Amino acid sequence: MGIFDVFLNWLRSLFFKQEMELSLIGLQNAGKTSLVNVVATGGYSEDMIPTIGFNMRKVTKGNVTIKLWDLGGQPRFRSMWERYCRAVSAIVYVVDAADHDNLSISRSELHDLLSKTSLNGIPLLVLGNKVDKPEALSKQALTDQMELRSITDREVCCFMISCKNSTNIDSVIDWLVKHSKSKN
Ligand SMILES: Nc1nc2c(ncn2[C@@H]2O[C@H](COP(=O)(O)OP(=O)(O)OP(=O)(O)O)[C@@H](O)[C@H]2O)c(=O)[nH]1
Ligand SMILES: [Mg+2]
Repeated sequence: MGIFDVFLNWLRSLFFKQEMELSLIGLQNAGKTSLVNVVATGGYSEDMIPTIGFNMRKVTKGNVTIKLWDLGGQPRFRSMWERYCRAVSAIVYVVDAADHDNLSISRSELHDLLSKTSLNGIPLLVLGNKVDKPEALSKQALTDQMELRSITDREVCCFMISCKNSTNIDSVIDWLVKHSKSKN
């Protein structure tokens, strides 16, 4: 390989290979592990085992390698959320948009997490999952109930998705790929 080719490869790697790291947060049963599966393989299952502690998965989309920290949402795991969010390019917060009873807990856990100074400025993607269910909230209602407009110290985006029907998963991947660039 000539020197020019080496230079060209180096240049390519600078522009085309992107890496990002992100954390998936949200209450138990929100659909975080289901989302990882849908993004990674397109597979969906009703039969899910709750995540104990955390799982790490690497997914490649085009030129972007995404390192995903899929955290357990049960109360006993929530104290470690902050630790796994410190070094990430974005926080993805998954909400079960059809679970009206747990919405206020989900809101307070989100706002508690964002109050940590170590997480200042990290972009936030809120996903209202399970829109295939008839009782799921609209985007407007979810935005209101999660008080997303009160978050002004960072970029915030919200999509309504269904892991079950693969609704809006493309928009999620697009958003993630766009935000991988900010890290390099
Ligand atoms: N109807 C419907 N059910 C879903 C959807 N996404 C996930 N589920 C179901 O919700 C349940 C919980 O999904 P998980 O992905 O395990 O939830 P989790 O957020 O990883 O839960 P923890 O690991 O305990 O924090 C499973 O029975 C899934 O099949 C969806 O889009 N629609
Ligand atoms: Mg899980």
